[in-house]
Amino acid sequence: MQNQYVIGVDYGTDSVRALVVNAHTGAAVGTHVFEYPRWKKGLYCAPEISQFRQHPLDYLEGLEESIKGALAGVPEEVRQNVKGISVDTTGSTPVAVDENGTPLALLPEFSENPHGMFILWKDHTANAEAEEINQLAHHWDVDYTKYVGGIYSSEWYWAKIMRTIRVDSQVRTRAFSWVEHCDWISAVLTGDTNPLTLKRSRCAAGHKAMWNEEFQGLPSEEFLVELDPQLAGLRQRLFKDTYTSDEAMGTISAEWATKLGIPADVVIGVGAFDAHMGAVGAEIDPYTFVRVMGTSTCDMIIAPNEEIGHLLIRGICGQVDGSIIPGMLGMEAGQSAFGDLYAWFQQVIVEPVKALLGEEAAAELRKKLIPYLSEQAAKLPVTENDVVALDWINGRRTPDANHTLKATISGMNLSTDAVKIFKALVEATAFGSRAIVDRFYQEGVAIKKVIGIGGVAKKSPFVMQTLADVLNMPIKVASSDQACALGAAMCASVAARIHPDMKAAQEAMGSGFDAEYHPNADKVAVYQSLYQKYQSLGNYIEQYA
Ligand SMILES: Nc1ncnc2c1ncn2[C@@H]1O[C@H](COP(=O)(O)OP(=O)(O)O)[C@@H](O)[C@H]1O
Ligand SMILES: O=C(CO)[C@@H](O)[C@@H](O)COP(=O)(O)O
Repeated sequence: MQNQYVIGVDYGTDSVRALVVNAHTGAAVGTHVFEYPRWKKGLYCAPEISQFRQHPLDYLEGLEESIKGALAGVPEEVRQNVKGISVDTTGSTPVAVDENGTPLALLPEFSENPHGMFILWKDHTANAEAEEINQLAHHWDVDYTKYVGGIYSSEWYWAKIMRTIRVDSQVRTRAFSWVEHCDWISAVLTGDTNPLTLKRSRCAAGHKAMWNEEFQGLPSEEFLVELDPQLAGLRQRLFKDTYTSDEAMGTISAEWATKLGIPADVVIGVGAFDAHMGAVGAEIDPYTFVRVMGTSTCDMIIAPNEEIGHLLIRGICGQVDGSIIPGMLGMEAGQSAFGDLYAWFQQVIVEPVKALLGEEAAAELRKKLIPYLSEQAAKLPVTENDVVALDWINGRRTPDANHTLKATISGMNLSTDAVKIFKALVEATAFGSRAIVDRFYQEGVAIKKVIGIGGVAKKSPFVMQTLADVLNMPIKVASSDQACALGAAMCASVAARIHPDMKAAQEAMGSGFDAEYHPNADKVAVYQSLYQKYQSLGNYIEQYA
């Protein structure tokens, strides 16, 4: 049987892509990307208060268009042999739903209300609520933050729920339950979005909702009511069990099978976060550090439970049994802004050009600017007196989440130009990465290999070389342009029982690596000294912020 196909659907921050893959060879036979139209217009967002919302219609239109587009050019034989679909999404990206599991923004009365929409991972409006969760958890009988690095983040589920029900009484009254994007969209494909029965992702629940077997599920009702009395009763309308992404959520609904033109028995896998399925796609194995490098970074490691499970790793985004590969401890860390820091600097330069010279000139500049700055920055020597910056333009995700922190650029004089600033920003993102690697080492998790995937890993040799120099470690880049979607396809192949487990799927479908960056011995020592400056600057800013 060499003619079975699976589809991986990967919802990123700006767009969703679908990838049709031969489940036996990993060969991609069709792909299509769909950009979220409402998001692209900036609707429902308020960056000045860190509010980032996405309308469920962007996701539904994206589901149909991306899969249809990916299947558009494939032979009928492929279409008829699609066996499974799995979906990954960003997260924590939850939404308030009614009794049927319908996001409130799909009901007429909430259609323009950002609080009835998905609250995107990078929305930091719930900083105060995250702090309240931390304060209470650290003084409760059981510290519910212990498996999420000891610090709850405003990027996560409970903080977002608390904030929303506080600021919007209509949403609070109408919200029956709350569902993560990866759970909802997978359930949509099965035609059954009942929030009481849909299979919730272990990955989302464990890393972002403080779910753990030790707690018999989510934090207790008493804890939640103490946090906010308005949370009373919600726990029992959420979930107790969670599922790993090798399992099936169900079978495709007749409506979606017809809409997509695929068989009625296609298996829909349990969903998970993009980075986690990306790590599967990048052929993660124990103690390999897989970095999904795009707008943000998500850093993934797996290790046998019996070797690492007894540790409580401080300051990361959690350690969850089976969140990446079933049976292994999955660990997550990351940076809230990586490519987004470069995108910010690009915007600083392009905006006045747009205002003065018009959109055409701005578009041309936007296309050329980062590649130009990278090319020029790569030619600069690295010295101990270089400009040093902090990468916290969107707060700090890890180590030790703190989304109130801000970025800084230091050490400029009249000779400092755009190229030197850009170099410092790239180095800042690499230093932020180094802080994460150091933390894993300090906490007893040794990293044996580094693999990069995602847009920046594929597009920027300059960033990757700088990272190798700063980490003083070689870094391989996965060949697939779509490692997250490929990982989702691998998960679909296991959920559809084509492969017995993730390892077998990785072996059959993995696409290998196409680049490797080795540290430049002459830069490693200077970077060590600049990294110390980065740390001192960070300590200073953190103290006086
Ligand atoms: N040539 C480049 N060098 C460095 N960064 C780049 C380059 N081109 C794009 N980027 C960055 O890549 C990021 C987007 O990454 P990508 O993986 O495509 O998206 P996402 O994170 O939404 O999945 C943006 O933040 C952008 O600044
Ligand atoms: O935080 C997570 C996963 O835990 C990601 O979904 C989030 O960083 C989004 O990443 P992308 O922007 O899609 O690269």
